[in-house]
Amino acid sequence: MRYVKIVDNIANGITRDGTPDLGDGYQGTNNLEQADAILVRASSLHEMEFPASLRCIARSGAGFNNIPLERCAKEGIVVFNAPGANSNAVKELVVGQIMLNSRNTRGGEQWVLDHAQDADVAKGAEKAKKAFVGHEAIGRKVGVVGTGAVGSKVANALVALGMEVHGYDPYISVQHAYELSHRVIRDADLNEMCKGCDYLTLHVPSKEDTLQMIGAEQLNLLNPGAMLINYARDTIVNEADVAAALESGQLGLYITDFANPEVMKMKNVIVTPHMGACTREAEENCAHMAIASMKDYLNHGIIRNSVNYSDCDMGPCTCTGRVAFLHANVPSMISQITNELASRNVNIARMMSVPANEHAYTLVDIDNELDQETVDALRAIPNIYRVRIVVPADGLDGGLGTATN
Ligand SMILES: NC(=O)c1ccc[n+]([C@@H]2O[C@H](COP(=O)([O-])OP(=O)(O)OC[C@H]3O[C@@H](n4cnc5c(N)ncnc54)[C@H](O)[C@@H]3O)[C@@H](O)[C@H]2O)c1
Ligand SMILES: O=C(O)[C@H](O)COP(=O)(O)O
Repeated sequence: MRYVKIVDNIANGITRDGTPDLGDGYQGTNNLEQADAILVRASSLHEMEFPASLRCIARSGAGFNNIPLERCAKEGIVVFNAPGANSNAVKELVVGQIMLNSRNTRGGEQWVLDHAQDADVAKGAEKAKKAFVGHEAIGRKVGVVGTGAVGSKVANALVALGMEVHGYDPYISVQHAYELSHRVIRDADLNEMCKGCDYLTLHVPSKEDTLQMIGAEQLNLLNPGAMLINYARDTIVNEADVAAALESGQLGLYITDFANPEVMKMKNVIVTPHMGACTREAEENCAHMAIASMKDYLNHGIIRNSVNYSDCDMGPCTCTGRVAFLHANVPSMISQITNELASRNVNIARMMSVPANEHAYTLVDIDNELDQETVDALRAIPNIYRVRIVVPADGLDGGLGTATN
């Protein structure tokens, strides 16, 4: 049996308590010390001490700024996310917000609520509607910052609605470049794109180079009264600059999914409670994808959708054994591993080694069974974070397979 510590309500939409079905051979646990994996949604794991038993963390969602990726990598813990699994949910909400708030439907609804008891509300409404004249989005310029899973869908939808859509994403993947409509104008410079935008919508991850990437400089390039939409993360904008731009009228409206005390003090702000991915479909997609990546890794040593190691997929093992090495990306690691195996007459049938910046993952299929002495010798190689005996399946035998290094 493998144990999974489920940290959040992962999928409220599909089960009553938010606990997804983990399938045969897996069981939820409250005891972190025995967990092979953690399944998490938005809770921060930055302060959590991870037990030696922990082999992976699966984030049921796109963003991963709640997980200490580098610390995990060095502790031999692979972190997965669920790329794209909630992107349609965010797209639908963002497009809806842009359209409805170009028409100030909120102000109109509030007027009706305020006059709900008036007998002549119908007549009054005909007069009042003059105060709620909006504008159409068609033909207006929108800048999309980050054209990955969410941003590309938002951009394509806004193109279909007749807007002039620009995208800024210097690191766009080949897949998302293919998915992006040819009618999206790709700008190489963020500030160039911001010039003359009536709308700016943010879809980048929170990381070092995106922290506060939208501030006074960018906001001042937008058309006066523009709308800023943030369904990415609050860290991406300079909130003091956003507040000032709202005060001056340079920004007409800030729509954000991230409530915090600073945002709540702003004028002309609409705040939703981090609900971009809150649809039954998105929760289910994310849970399935996160659980599938977690099980592929625990069962077969396959890495797919990791955010701290690179993909490594040799399919299920068809040899006598499979050993996974999580190690630093420094010279002579592979030769030390292969020499150690060769010196003990272990034949390597297949192997694959993939770097991920300062770390690397090496998967080796072998034709012999390993003895404890060999495993100990492999674990003693400097700069190895963890050696996993994937086949025979680790965590199941409690012997050679135990994950401690
Ligand atoms: N509000 C919500 O509920 C919700 C839901 C999903 C995602 N998100 C947030 O949105 C982010 C994006 O989600 P996604 O699924 O589209 O992720 P993604 O990885 O598919 O897309 C992110 C894109 O940003 C680009 N990018 C990275 N650094 C950049 C930079 N400095 N400048 C410009 N572009 C840059 C990448 O190349 C990539 O194409 C997530 O990381 C998460 O923080 C929020
Ligand atoms: O990064 C994400 O996927 C979104 O912000 C959604 O987060 P959630 O799973 O906590 O709703």
